[in-house]
Amino acid sequence: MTSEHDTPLDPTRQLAALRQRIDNIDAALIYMLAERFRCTADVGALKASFQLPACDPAREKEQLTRLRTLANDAGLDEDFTKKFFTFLVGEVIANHKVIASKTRQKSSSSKIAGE
Ligand SMILES: O=C(O)C(=O)C[C@]1(C(=O)O)C=C[C@@H](O)C=C1
Repeated sequence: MTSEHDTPLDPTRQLAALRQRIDNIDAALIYMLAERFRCTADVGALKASFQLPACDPAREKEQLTRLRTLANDAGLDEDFTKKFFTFLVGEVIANHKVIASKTRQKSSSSKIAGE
């Protein structure tokens, strides 16, 4: 028995179907990244209020070790994973530094105001 599902799609429809899958994956990535940045913004605020350093190289080393294993298990290129993670964490650290400097400004202006 044949059905429309057995008929190979023409290239235009195949490409459209693949692009639909890509769009779904991109949407998931964007939502996951947004959630990760909301979480790291909280970490940045916590670090700033306790004057902790923006960067934690020991933690990053642990994350990279874990991510290398995950990448291999998932069939994702190890070097790409490292590059992507390093880029992501670079953004997070830059954001942490902005939060820290705003927090310092606030605390010095409230000291001047005698609060
Ligand atoms: O876990 C932390 O301390 C963070 O600030 C988060 C994070 C990350 O994005 O995963 C970012 C910077 C640090 O160097 C390590 C990890």
